[in-house]
Amino acid sequence: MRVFLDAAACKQADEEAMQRGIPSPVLMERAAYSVVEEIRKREFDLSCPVVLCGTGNNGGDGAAAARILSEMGYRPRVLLFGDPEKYSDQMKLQLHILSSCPAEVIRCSKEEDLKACDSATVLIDALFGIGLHRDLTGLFAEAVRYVNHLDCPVIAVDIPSGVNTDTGVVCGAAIKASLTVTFTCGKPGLFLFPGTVYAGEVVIREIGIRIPENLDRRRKLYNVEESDLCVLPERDESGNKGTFRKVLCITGSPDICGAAFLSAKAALRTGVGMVKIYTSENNRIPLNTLVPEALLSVYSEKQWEEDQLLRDMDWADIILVGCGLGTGKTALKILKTFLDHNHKPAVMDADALNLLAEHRELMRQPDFPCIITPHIGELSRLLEVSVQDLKENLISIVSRSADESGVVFLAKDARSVVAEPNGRVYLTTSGNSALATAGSGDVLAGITAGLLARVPEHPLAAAALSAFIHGRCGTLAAEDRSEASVNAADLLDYIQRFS
Ligand SMILES: NC(=O)C1=CN([C@@H]2O[C@H](COP(=O)(O)OP(=O)(O)OC[C@H]3O[C@@H](n4cnc5c(N)ncnc54)[C@H](O)[C@@H]3O)[C@@H](O)[C@H]2O)[C@@H](O)CC1
Ligand SMILES: Nc1ncnc2c1ncn2[C@@H]1O[C@H](COP(=O)(O)OP(=O)(O)O)[C@@H](O)[C@H]1O
Ligand SMILES: [K+]
Repeated sequence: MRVFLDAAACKQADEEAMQRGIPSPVLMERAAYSVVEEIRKREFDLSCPVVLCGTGNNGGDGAAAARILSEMGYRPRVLLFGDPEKYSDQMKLQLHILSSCPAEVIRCSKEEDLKACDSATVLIDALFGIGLHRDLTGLFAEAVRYVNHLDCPVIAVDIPSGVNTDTGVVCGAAIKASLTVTFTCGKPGLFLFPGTVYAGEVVIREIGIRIPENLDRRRKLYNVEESDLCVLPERDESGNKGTFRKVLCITGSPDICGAAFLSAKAALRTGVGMVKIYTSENNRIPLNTLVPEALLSVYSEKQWEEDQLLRDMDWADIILVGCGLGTGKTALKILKTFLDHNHKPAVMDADALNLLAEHRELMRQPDFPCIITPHIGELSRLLEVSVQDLKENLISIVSRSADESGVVFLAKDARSVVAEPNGRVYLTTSGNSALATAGSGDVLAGITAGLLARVPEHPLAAAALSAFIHGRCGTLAAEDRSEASVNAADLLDYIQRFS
């Protein structure tokens, strides 16, 4: 499991390292050295390295990197930005040391000075790091735009200047780096869109700073790696289909069949022993053909009976509700019955969430372990928060909503966020645009239900691992086809790699 820290947590980690007795210049030396090492590893043309330095400690890292380069025999050019009165103590110290080295130092105060970048063969961006706290304006913004038009590798120190460390939002303008060398651990802004596009390749370098133990839990994000799948219990060799649990999929509607197919098949591929699909009678024939492994329980719109659904719910160990359910009268009756009577671990997706958003009187803290899997549009309706607000503040909004609602959120986007009430928050970085295709969310819902069947007492693990697996399926499918041509049903063939 990797962890990402937000800006406040990084600051806390830096301070704790200094309290442990590692002086700031030592940390800075290691940071700067690791940047130079990563640059040299890639064999960039170092005949004219240009370093852009801001006023804070990120600028200090840049100045130290320039000094290390000059000690190695290169001839760096250092461009200083901002008011010298505002230099941090470490920046002042680094500039003082640099003054005795053969490096060209230019103070930039006007647009014309930016021409000094023209001959750069490599550019090091040390304008702002995690201390950025407002939009870039004036010469800073000009410099960023200028640099983004140059044709040389750009290496960002810690984070591309202008990218918000916590949200990935571009603050006015941001450096487009080919490589970001970041310290201690990843920062959410390096992986969230659009920041991730500006960061290029991200390399995390250890510089002697530890991750604090007593961090506010919202400041630390977890990131699933393949090795984390080991938390799933081994399959019992002597088990029968009952051992591997029964999932009831309350999915599909008179007009929608595919969502019921995709989610049921995904649950089966994830290792569920038995799947029953509760759906409209219109879907009987196609589902019998598409998923012959699944049991079917069909209802008629005209003569809907609550008892049948209650019996099916009683049969199940885990319930998935919502994929293609529709939002009509029967769907509403079905959802009400589910909410009034369910005590089993459950996954609520798509139309179950759309119905909840329309009928807010149904919203209450569930008394069963519950995962909800909204995409940004569904989340916007559910929380009554604008899509833009969600895009820019997904982590904080989702973790707060999980606390307030008592359910595990799997908020789906190009980067998905998983949060449990008063607990951990995960940021998913697996996956690609191959997943941006109709029905892909139904596959995810089926995987989530399938994993919940394996760890019913750990809905957070089921949600975080399913987002990871779904993302990996997207990546693997795109390798065999292309990101553009992957269809949701193709994803089903890759689940087996993780089951
Ligand atoms: N011991 C430490 O503290 C370490 C710090 N390190 C480096 O230090 C960085 C953090 O340093 P700082 O906290 O000094 O922060 P930064 O260097 O990121 O920037 C802070 C400075 O920029 C100004 N500023 C912020 N936004 C601005 C804007 N939009 N326009 C103009 N000025 C703006 C602030 O007023 C402040 O002077 C890290 O990202 C990392 O690169 C590393 O050397 C590792 C060790
Ligand atoms: N660009 C992307 N990169 C990575 N994952 C993506 C991207 N676009 C969509 N996804 C993922 O694909 C899934 C789409 O789900 P959803 O919108 O519910 O689809 P549908 O409703 O059509 O089934 C989500 O899990 C989402 O995180
Ligand atoms: K930077």
